[in-house]
Amino acid sequence: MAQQGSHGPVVLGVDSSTQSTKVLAVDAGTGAVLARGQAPHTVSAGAGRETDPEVWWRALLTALGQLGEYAGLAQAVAVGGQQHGLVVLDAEGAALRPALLWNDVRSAPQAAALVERHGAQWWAERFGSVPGASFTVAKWAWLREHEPETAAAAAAVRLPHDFLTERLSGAAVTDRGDASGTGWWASRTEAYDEALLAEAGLDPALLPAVLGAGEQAGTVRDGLPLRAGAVVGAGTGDNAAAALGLGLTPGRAVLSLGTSGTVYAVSRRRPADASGTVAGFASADGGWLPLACTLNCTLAVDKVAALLGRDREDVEPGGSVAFLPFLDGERTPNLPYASGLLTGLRHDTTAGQVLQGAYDGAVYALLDALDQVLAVDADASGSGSGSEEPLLLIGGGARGAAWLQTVRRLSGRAVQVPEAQELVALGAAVQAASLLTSEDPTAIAHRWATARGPVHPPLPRDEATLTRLAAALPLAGS
Ligand SMILES: Nc1ncnc2c1ncn2[C@@H]1O[C@H](COP(=O)(O)OP(=O)(O)O)[C@@H](O)[C@H]1O
Ligand SMILES: O=C(CO)[C@@H](O)[C@H](O)COP(=O)(O)O
Repeated sequence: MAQQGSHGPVVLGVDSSTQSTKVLAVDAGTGAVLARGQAPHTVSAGAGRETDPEVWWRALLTALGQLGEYAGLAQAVAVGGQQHGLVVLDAEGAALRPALLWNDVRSAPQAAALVERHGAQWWAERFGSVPGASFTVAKWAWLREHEPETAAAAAAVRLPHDFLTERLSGAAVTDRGDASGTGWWASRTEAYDEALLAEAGLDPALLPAVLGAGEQAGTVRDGLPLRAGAVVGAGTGDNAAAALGLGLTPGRAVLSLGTSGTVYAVSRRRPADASGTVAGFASADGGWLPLACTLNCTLAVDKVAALLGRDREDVEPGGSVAFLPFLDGERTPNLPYASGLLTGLRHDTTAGQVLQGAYDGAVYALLDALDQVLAVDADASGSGSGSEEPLLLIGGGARGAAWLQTVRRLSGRAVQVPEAQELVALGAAVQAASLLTSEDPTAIAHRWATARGPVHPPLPRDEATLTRLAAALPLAGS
């Protein structure tokens, strides 16, 4: 719905994440959001997590349809999308099967085999990350093993955001940010690793070209509800897009609460964590994005609230439970076969305390990884880890009081909640604006004041809860 007139050129930012597509029409001069659209996705339940890429495309068209005149006015557009995943297409660009998503843990055995073959250190030094079940390389191995006919028929292999960028522009391209989540783009050389691809049985000709920061994918093709010829950016992964949208600088960490929980910062130094906790992604502005990700965040807590018959804000303090809500298996820590674990129940435990326990367990591993994420750049600069900077809290969960209080209580840090709600879409809009004006994306984000929002002061860290969770963790994978 349109909100006000524009003063600068209009740009569009798209966030095609796990649960929905969101689109913002933004005034490139001021950063004012002129209109927004949103349409839901469907994700399969049961053993795997899949979405038909046509669902993303239809959701994008629906969301664009909600922008009124701004869809046709926009001079540039870029797409931020859920990371990893595997999209296999035929020669006409139609999906051969539903996309395998980042939170589908069926590819855990293939990931383990890849790590076993080369060793975690080899992966970290060469690719910046030790691949888990989320990484595209593991999903491709799963597909070859379980559906060899589909793998053999693939004429193109894409990531979710590439699929949409190609539908908009006709260009078979990706960007280094999202490419770094495949497991076949070597962060050491900033190129596809031909030897690894040969080993994986994947023809490099099936992959999109990797664009550098500031490169344009192409222009909007004819026949879409957008201005034909408008600039299309390279796009990027959703976390890299949010970093761009916040104008993130080293030493500042972000905690994102969505389907996934993520904690990340930008770094001038290339990450290479052989423990596998920190993924060594590339950022969308030419730097790096050390990041830790969990599979169980807002959806897991909402599920627990539903099971308890409580509103998601109906939490109560106290009690003695430790709850690890690993309903989908878990990625951080790497326990793909785990399920939820609840310990410490007593006669006087209340439902509100159990729900609070689910929040605590969902945030625990992310906060545990925070120092490791910040240390990547601190090592490079020789400066401190930036722990004095308030933690930026974003994603759908950042709108919830219980999430905010949980993060404050378990981190012991000041927490800033940006007023802007759609940082991924805003980041994509920043990329689009930067292509139009040739201005540095960080400068645009700072001019738009995207991180502006209240800073909540630190609370004393709840060490008792952290200790209970640490004690419960070894039981979760057994
Ligand atoms: N007001 C709110 N309070 C707490 N949580 C919320 C609120 N609004 C939305 N959410 C949570 O946000 C989640 C969606 O977040 P989002 O970042 O859009 O997800 P994704 O990017 O993975 O699609 C939902 O699962 C829901 O639990
Ligand atoms: O896999 C990762 C990060 O490595 C996830 O963060 C996905 O990118 C999905 O993001 P959301 O849909 O939860 O925003």
